[in-house]
Amino acid sequence: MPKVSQQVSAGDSTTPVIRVRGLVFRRGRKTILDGIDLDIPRGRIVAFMGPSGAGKTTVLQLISGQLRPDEGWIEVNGQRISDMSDKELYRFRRNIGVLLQNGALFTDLTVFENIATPIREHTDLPEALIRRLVMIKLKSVGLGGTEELMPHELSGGMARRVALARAVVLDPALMLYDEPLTGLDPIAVSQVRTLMSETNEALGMTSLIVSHNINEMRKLADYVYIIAAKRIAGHGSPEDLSASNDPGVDQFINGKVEGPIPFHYQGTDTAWSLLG
Ligand SMILES: Nc1ncnc2c1ncn2[C@@H]1O[C@H](COP(=O)(O)OP(=O)(O)OP(=O)(O)O)[C@@H](O)[C@H]1O
Repeated sequence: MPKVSQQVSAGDSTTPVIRVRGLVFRRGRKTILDGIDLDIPRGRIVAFMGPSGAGKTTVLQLISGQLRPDEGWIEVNGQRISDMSDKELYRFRRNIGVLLQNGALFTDLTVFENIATPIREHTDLPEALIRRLVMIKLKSVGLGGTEELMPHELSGGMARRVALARAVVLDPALMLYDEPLTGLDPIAVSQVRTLMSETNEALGMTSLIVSHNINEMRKLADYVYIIAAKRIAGHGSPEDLSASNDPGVDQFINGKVEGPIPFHYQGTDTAWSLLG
């Protein structure tokens, strides 16, 4: 595997909050991930990039315990999530915030009720406290005063910010984003990206982001893993990856059609051998 930087390895400075070793995941007879190792230190913003269908979302689903590995193991905060019972997993997931591409707000609930839903689901807090928590989070995403609006009354960028407030309302230790900037206009992209960064810092979270947006990840991510052909094709800081001579990394970072990373997923094995 071409490791791009020895200097800013995601495992250097602190004990990793997420450790993954030898992760293999199959769907039926198709191998989706074939030997993934990760070390992600607490507090970082780490992006997973790579071609469509390469398995980026699958990695997030495995780390959050929605899927179970066929081989290898995953540790989050020293806990082996691959060995947890369903009950333990449910408790574990309370500490994970998730923001998906479409934000997926409940269309028949107000902004307030959308953000309050995870609190009601996971706690027995009194109504007055729920109200306070929701208003604090709504304000933190710059949308104080919108609590009685319905989702259809929000712009795309506002809806994404409400979804972010909902995702972090229980102060998760780990935040997972799947294409959080897709479909937004440039101003909303910038607002949501800034909020993601500020929230990570303010709540002391670790954030994992699946994204195709290389320019935004250069601004946001501390570290990038490129997943291609079922494995990690390269990793490093955005700067190191941009300067890399590795053909697979160069192809992806600079959006070249020709190169060792296959355009068609099915051709992966041959292409991977070219990546070394
Ligand atoms: N529920 C599912 N059932 C069967 N196959 C699936 C399912 N979800 C994903 N896959 C397959 O697993 C592989 C990896 O999918 P995944 O969504 O992780 O890729 P990705 O890198 O996130 O892609 P994209 O960038 O297009 O979102 C793909 O070949 C996909 O077709």
